[in-house]
Order: sequence, then structure tokens, then C-alpha cells
Amino acid sequence: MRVTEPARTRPGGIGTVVTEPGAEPVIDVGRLHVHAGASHILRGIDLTIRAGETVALLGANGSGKSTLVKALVGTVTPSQGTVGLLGARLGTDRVPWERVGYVPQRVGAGGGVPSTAAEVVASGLLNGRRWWLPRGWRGRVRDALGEVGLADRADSAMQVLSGGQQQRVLIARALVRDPDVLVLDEPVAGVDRPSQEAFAATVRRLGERGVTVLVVLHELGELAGLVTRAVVLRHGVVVHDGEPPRPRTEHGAATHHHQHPHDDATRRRPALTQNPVAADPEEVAP
Ligand SMILES: Nc1ncnc2c1ncn2[C@@H]1O[C@H](COP(=O)(O)OP(=O)(O)OP(=O)(O)O)[C@@H](O)[C@H]1O
Repeated sequence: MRVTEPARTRPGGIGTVVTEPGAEPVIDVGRLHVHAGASHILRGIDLTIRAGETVALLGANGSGKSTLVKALVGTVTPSQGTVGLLGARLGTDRVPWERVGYVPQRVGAGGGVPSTAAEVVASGLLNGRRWWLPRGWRGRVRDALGEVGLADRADSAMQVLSGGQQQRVLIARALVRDPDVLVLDEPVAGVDRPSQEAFAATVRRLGERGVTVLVVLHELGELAGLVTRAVVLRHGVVVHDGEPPRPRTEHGAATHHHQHPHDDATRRRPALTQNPVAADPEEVAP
């Protein structure tokens, strides 16, 4: 990984975090609009994230978080506006994708494919131009699994791992590329506590190494204290960009157990639970 000087952030008054100028913009979104049919999903997003920041993207269900990260990684096409990644504009062939790690919103990682954890992680070393594994790949896979606390499960079939462990394997699959920027869409929704704690430890180490992290969350949970900045969306608009909210209710406390809309147990329920931290404007004020 390229050693990058982490952005130094400091509280800059109510609702703002000042990022020291000079740090390289890693993600640079300008006046971004996304439509899907008649739906106007993102409505003019401006967002600059600099090298070394650990940013939480918060917001109620349907506020546009996933659509924004999909636009960042190029799987959703904007109707208007620009996206820059590591200094290159999306839509050009200059984007250094090998420096980008992406963990999409959780999908069943086991499926019907009898892959081991190591095989899934190794697939993160392949890309559109290279369909063979690079020299030393076994060590890189082992290190990436160790990074998420699963060094001893390399040869386990995905199907025998818990949902949280499967999610950690997918995070390792993104980390094995040794990315400079990591984008994760709800990596801890519905996962067990050991996996949440392992993820927090990973984010802490990535922050120490200067990796830029953008993570979609329903609440800060274990990441409170690690996130340097929070961006809150509502109805496709940024309504807060600055200091992370402090949990005011036990809902946000690390010891509070509750279910998320993506939990297996709640997946079939018609009504989605809204996160009070994200949904209540009072709660986003620091
Ligand atoms: N392809 C699509 N076609 C039509 N509407 C869409 C499409 N994708 C997303 N939407 C709608 O856009 C809105 C934002 O969706 P998005 O998944 O980005 O929200 P989110 O904040 O990530 O929600 P959640 O927290 O539930 O994952 C929702 O109302 C969703 O139904």
C-alpha cells in the first residue's frame, strides 16, 4: 500500500469537522444526481473525502446511502454531476481500481458454490485484466484473513461459517488488494458481536495505516470513536456533514442488542425499523 499522510481532522465548531487542507481528495463528488425511472434518488450531493479519513455514511432506510456508494464505484450511473476517485474521473479509463476495495451490501456469501474462505478472498486479487493469481497470493490471502480475525478458517467452506464470518471473509476479499480506499455498504448489519468487534479492530488498524474508509452504517455502534466524520443523508440530500453524532439513547450503545432491517429474522417483516440516530435531526447535532 502506498503510505499516505492521514488527513488530520479536528472539531471545527458545531456540526463541522475541519480537514487539514493538503490531504489528497480520495473521493470527490460534485452535484451528483441519480434518477431511477421517475424517482429522483440523489439530489445534488457534494462530498469530498480526503486521504486517511474514516467516514460514516448514515441515514434512514431509503435515504440513498447505497445508491451513493454504488455511484462511487460505478455500478450506478449518475444522471448529472461528477465522481472522482483517487484523482481520476469516473467514466474514464484512468481510475486505479486496484487501489479501491468495495464490500457491497450483504448478500448470501455461501450460495450454492462450494468455495472455501481462502478461495473467496483470493478472488479479490483478480480483476478485468488479470485472471491468474499473482506470485505470493497465498501469503496475501492468509494476511487478509488474519486481518479480519479468521486466520484459522482459511480452509472452511463458506457454508459452514456464520453470517458474520461470511461478511468478514468478504471484507478480507476487499482487503487482499491492499487498497488505499475501502468502501463498505452496511458491513455489520445483522452480524454477531464478535464479527462487529473484529470489524472495529480492522477499521482501527486501517485508520492507523492511513487507508481512507467510507462505511455505510445504520448506527455507529462499535465504530463510535473510530469514525472521524459523519455524513447523513435524508431523501437524497446531505443534511449533516461533520462530527459523528453521539448516541443519546441506549440504542446506540455498544452493549445494546437489537435487530436491523437486514437481520435474517427481520428480513421478511414489511415494516422496516428506522435508526433514531439517523432519522432524528436532533440526534445528528453533536
Ligand atoms: N433501481 C432502482 N429503481 C427504483 N428505485 C430505486 C432503485 N434503487 C433504489 N431505489 C430507491 O431509491 C431510494 C434509496 O435507496 P437506497 O438503497 O440507496 O437507500 P439506503 O439509504 O441505502 O436504504 P437502506 O438503508 O434501506 O439500505 C429508495 O427509496 C429505493 O427504493
